[in-house]
Amino acid sequence: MPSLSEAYRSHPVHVQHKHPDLNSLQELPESYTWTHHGHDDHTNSPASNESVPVIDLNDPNASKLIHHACTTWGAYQVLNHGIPMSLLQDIQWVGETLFSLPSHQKHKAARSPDGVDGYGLARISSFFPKLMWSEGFTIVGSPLEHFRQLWPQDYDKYCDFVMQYDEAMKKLVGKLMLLMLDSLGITKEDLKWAGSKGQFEKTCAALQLNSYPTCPDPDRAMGLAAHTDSTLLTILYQNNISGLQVHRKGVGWVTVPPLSGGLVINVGDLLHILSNGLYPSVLHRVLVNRIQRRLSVAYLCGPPPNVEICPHAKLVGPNKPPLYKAVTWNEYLGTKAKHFNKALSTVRLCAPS
Ligand SMILES: C=C1C[C@]23C[C@@]1(O)CC[C@H]2[C@@]12CCC[C@@](C)(C(=O)O1)[C@H]2[C@@H]3C(=O)O
Ligand SMILES: O=C(O)CCC(=O)C(=O)O
Ligand SMILES: [Fe+2]
Repeated sequence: MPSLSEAYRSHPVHVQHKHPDLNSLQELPESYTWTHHGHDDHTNSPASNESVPVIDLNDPNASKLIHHACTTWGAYQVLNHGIPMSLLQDIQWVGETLFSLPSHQKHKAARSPDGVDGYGLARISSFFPKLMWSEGFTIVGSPLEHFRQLWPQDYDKYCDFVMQYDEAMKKLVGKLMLLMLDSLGITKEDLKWAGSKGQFEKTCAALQLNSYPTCPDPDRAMGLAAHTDSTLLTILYQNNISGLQVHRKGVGWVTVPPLSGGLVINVGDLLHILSNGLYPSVLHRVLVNRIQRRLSVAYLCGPPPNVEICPHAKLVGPNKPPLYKAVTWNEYLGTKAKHFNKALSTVRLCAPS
C-alpha cells in the first residue's frame, strides 16, 4: 500500500523506542505518571445510564439506528456482523503471542520513525509529556518481513491469520460503508470510489494490534491517550476486558463494555469531513487495570490512495456551506502527524459558529 507507507516520510514521528518492559515493572515510573485523571467518567451526570448503542446489522432499521448513533455518539457496537467468532479468537491469539515475546525479540520488528508498520509505542506518544501504558504493532499490507523476524520458524501461520482477518474485515467495511452512507442519504452511485461492484473493495486499511499490560497503579496511568482516528471508520475488536472509553459532549467519558462477539465502530476524521461535520469523529481513550492484560485489534479503514475526501455534494447547499477542504488520507495522516488533535481544524474552511 504505497500511499500509507509514504505518509510519515515527510513527517517522521519520533517516539522513544527503547522503553522498559511494562510486564516486569512493580511500580509506576514517574515517566508514566499522568496527572490524576480521576476516572472522570460520566457516573455523576444525569445521563449516566446512557451507553454507546448496540446495533444488530440484520435489523431492518439498522440505517436509522446508525444515523442516531453517529450523530449522538460517533460510535456504536455491532452484532450479527458476519465475522466468525473463531476468526476473532485467532487474531486475538496472534496479538497475545506477539506481545508475550521477550522484549528484545519484539524490538527486532520495531517501527522506524518515518515508517508506518511494526512494533512500538503509540505514535501519538510524541504529543504527550508522559508515556502510555501500552504497546502496539501496526500492519499495512503484508506483515511477512516483520513476522519472519518475530517467528523465524512458523511466521506463515501468523501471516495466514492476519490475511484472513483482513479479508473478512474488508467485506464488513463494504457493508458498513453502504449502511453509513445510506444513513446520510448517499448511495454507492454517488461516490466514484465505491468501486465497480459498489462494495468499497479499493479502500485502504491499517491493522493495529494493541496490548495494555496489567498496571501496578492504574488510576495514575493512561493506556492510550484521548484521540480521534484519522479514518473513515475503525472496526475495533476488544477482548473481554474493559478499558475503552468514548467522550460524549455534555456527558463525559463513557466506558464501552466489551460484548461477546461484538465489534465497536468508530467514526473517524475522514467521515467527519465527508459528512460535512454531521457525523463527528469520536474522541476516545483507553484506561488500564491491575488484574488482566487487555488486548484490542483495530482495523483502521480509509479511502483508496489518491482519492480526495471532501464534504459530499448532497450534504452541502446554500445554507450549508462545505466546512472542510478536500484531502487524501495520505495528506491527512501527514497533517495529523504534525498537528495531532488539531488536524481537523487545520483543514476547516470556516470557523465553527
Ligand atoms: C493508518 C493509520 C491510522 C493511525 C496511524 C496509522 O498510520 C497506523 C496506526 C493508526 C493509529 C492506531 C492507534 C491510534 C492512532 C491515533 C495512532 O497513533 O496510530 C491511529 C492513527 C490514526 O488514526 O491517526
Ligand atoms: O484499545 C482500544 O480499545 C482502542 C484502540 C484505539 O483507539 C486505536 O487503535 O486507534
Ligand atoms: Fe483509536
